[in-house]
Amino acid sequence: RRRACPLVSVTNSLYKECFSGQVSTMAQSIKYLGQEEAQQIDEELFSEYGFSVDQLMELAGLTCALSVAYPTSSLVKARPSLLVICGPGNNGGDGLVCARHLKLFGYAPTILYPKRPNKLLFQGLTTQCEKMDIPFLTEMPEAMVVDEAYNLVIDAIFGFSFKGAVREPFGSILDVLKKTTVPIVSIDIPSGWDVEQGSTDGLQPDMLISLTAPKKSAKHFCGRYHYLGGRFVPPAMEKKYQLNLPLYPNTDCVYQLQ
Ligand SMILES: NC(=O)C1=CN([C@@H]2O[C@H](COP(=O)(O)OP(=O)(O)OC[C@H]3O[C@@H](n4cnc5c(N)ncnc54)[C@H](O)[C@@H]3O)[C@@H](O)[C@H]2O)[C@@H](O)CC1
Ligand SMILES: [K+]
Repeated sequence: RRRACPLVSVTNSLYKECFSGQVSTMAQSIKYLGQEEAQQIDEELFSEYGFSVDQLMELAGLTCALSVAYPTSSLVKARPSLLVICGPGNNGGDGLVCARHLKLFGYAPTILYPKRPNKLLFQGLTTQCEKMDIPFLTEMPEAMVVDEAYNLVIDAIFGFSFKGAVREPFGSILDVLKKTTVPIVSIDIPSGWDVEQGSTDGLQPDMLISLTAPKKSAKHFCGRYHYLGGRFVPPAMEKKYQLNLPLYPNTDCVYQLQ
């Protein structure tokens, strides 16, 4: 049985106390995006609104780090070790940014990044992590080793562009993850899940961090913590797509949906 995420207990209860009414009313009206709509919004943010990929990736990755970064004293292992697994697209880029911020927050992330795109953006993000002395694994450890070595795993393998049967090496990596018992934190979508339909035999993360707006598959998420991040959506875009995003408290960049 998967253990509960050890990082979030303190802040979670605070959030619940402060915003419980707001969460339940706002959460009902939030739009859950289909795959095409998520990709369309993504494209429009770049083409019409003038954002760059690295800009939004930085904000997305920071959101993810904020979602998991709670007092290190609540970690179950003495060393605040985390395993961040990065995939070949922008979801993987979010993972690299997240790892860098977590290191700055005092955690000890290790990265597995088996398929690296030949693009300056990802090479830069990789260099930044290397220069911060974040170790990179050369292969996926066995499930037992993961459980022994890390407090939790951050799943930044696939996001909203995932389609079809999982190709290697990610099939084997996901098979190992299904056998681990440490909590899994999934960025945007639990990897391997159909973006709209979810999955009955896939990963069961303890925490899901939806970026911009939840995707349809998030309705099937049954872990304990669901956060919304990516507080960068211009109001005109929110209106056009009728996203009905909740009001983030004050200057917070993370909103707890569940
Ligand atoms: N608009 C937004 O909301 C933002 C999205 N960002 C992130 O970008 C993600 C989407 O990024 P991308 O469009 O690059 O796509 P993904 O990161 O979801 O994945 C695309 C990559 O996965 C591979 N792939 C797809 N299906 C596969 C399969 N069955 N087996 C093996 N490999 C497969 C593709 O070849 C491609 O290399 C989002 O989920 C989010 O994490 C953020 O970086 C920035 C802001
Ligand atoms: K993911």
